[in-house]
Amino acid sequence: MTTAKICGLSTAPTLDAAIRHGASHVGFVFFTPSPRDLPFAKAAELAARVPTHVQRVGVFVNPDDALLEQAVLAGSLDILQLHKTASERADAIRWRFGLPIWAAVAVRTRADLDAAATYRGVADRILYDAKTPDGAALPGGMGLRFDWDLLAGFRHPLPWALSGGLDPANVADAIRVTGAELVDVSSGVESAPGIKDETRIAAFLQAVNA
Ligand SMILES: O=C(O)c1ccccc1N[C@@H]1O[C@H](COP(=O)(O)O)[C@@H](O)[C@H]1O
Repeated sequence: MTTAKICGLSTAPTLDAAIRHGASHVGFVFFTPSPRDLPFAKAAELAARVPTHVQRVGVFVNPDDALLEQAVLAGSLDILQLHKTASERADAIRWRFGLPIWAAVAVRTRADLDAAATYRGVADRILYDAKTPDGAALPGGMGLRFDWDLLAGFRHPLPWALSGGLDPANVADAIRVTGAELVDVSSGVESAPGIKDETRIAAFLQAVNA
């Protein structure tokens, strides 16, 4: 069975919709250039609504300890998702915060998958995400997908999840092609950047569970 993370939630109604329709994980973004960046006070308010069977994932881009400390506390985070964070730094974060680490690996070519092995013994899960263009403001959350066939026959060094450009219309195909046990979506369930859409969240989770 495939489970799903709905990422970049910032309002109570959309968070509640994700939970009601069966998300296994909800994501809170702590990255100021993102339209989904979550103030700490809002993170605390949303975190309190999340039942124990759903895990709260904090999304970061090469974060420093001060940001992590505030976010972990405010968001009652269960998991730290790290983008653009080298394995040595991810390891230091794991030791300091004692939380599971998801390491994002940005993929455009088959060679990009090699980075996953550098997180062995450090990360609990690899999140394969589409590589965004050089100079892009965000390393994720841009609705870009990579060629899923690149994962065919790849010996995954760790448990993994699929993200990048997923939406209600393509997620079933993505699961069929890749065999992903966990999928992650942000912009594919939005009506505009940073604006989550309850109907699209429901449709995405129904497609995952179909
Ligand atoms: O969503 C963001 O704004 C974001 C910012 C910084 C790093 C990652 C971000 N989102 C992650 O990007 C992927 C894919 O997003 P999308 O579905 O293609 O829009 C997902 O893992 C989000 O967690």
